[in-house]
Amino acid sequence: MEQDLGEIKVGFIGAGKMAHGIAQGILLSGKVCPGNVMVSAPSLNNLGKFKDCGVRTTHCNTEVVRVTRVLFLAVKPHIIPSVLQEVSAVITPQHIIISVAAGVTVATLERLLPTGSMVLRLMPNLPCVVQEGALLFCRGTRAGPGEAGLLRELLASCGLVEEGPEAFIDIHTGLSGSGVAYVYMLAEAMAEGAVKMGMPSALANRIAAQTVLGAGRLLRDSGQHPAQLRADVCTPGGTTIFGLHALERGGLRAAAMGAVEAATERARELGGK
Ligand SMILES: NC(=O)C1=CN([C@@H]2O[C@H](COP(=O)(O)OP(=O)(O)OC[C@H]3O[C@@H](n4cnc5c(N)ncnc54)[C@H](O)[C@@H]3O)[C@@H](O)[C@H]2O)C=CC1
Ligand SMILES: O=C(O)[C@@H]1CCC=N1
Repeated sequence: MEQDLGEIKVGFIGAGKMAHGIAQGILLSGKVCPGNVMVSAPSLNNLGKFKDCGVRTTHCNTEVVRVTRVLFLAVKPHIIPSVLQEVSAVITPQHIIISVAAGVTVATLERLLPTGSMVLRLMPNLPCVVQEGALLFCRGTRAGPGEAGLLRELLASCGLVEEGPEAFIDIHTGLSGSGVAYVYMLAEAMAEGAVKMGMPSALANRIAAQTVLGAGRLLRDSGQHPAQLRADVCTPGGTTIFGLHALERGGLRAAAMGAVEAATERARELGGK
């Protein structure tokens, strides 16, 4: 059921790339007005872009906690313990605390927060900023369907939002949180291939970006398996199969599977698992 988010106050501790991506998604939904969002960071460096969209800013983490109810923890994983130590005294049972820190488990968050705190763990990705993120969250022991529903409602304009078991969060980090960067690397390399064949770089990059976008939209919107769509592009004896053969020789599949595995394991390592 849709909730009225009109007056809900949303806070971010940490004003970096991911806080900005999620805040943009939330603001673009139009359900929360910029004046009801507050962001904290120790320096002015990252706060300007929030000020530009009318969001309130501060250097004081406890101020964010005091004036907001939904609180995103958007600092690097190793900063989480010191931030939680700093703000714990002003956390109340009414706060809904959402960590986006890679690897940091619900158990760790609940151990560092006052007993009874409502916690959710979210793994977003950067395309939230253009409302095309892929987000997976899980609930902590005190967060119920109401909190999950509120989070879904808040993030509705960030992209695909799924709930799953905590065991999937690190895997999602390897697949999608980090996966965005693998796609950029592929796009970059494809454009470089085109430059090698004589196309100007700017044109090659524009076409590579549109190719990734088009392929992604078709994959998502058709609901077809990627292998089927790949087969649809291949003319027997045509160009694509020659290109695919070159990718197979380069070990693209093994490299991509290995990338998801390595990043997942790194997330587990960050969480001390
Ligand atoms: N960048 C990405 O694509 C993704 C990042 N994440 C997670 O999001 C979190 C933030 O990552 P980014 O936004 O990339 O990092 P970032 O480096 O862009 O931002 C971190 C922010 O935290 C602030 N900060 C540092 N110490 C602080 C303190 N003591 N109190 C308050 N703020 C403090 C910094 O000034 C900065 O604004 C990380 O835990 C990361 O694992 C999750 C998914 C994707
Ligand atoms: O590289 C990282 O650790 C973060 C988490 C997922 C994407 N960026």
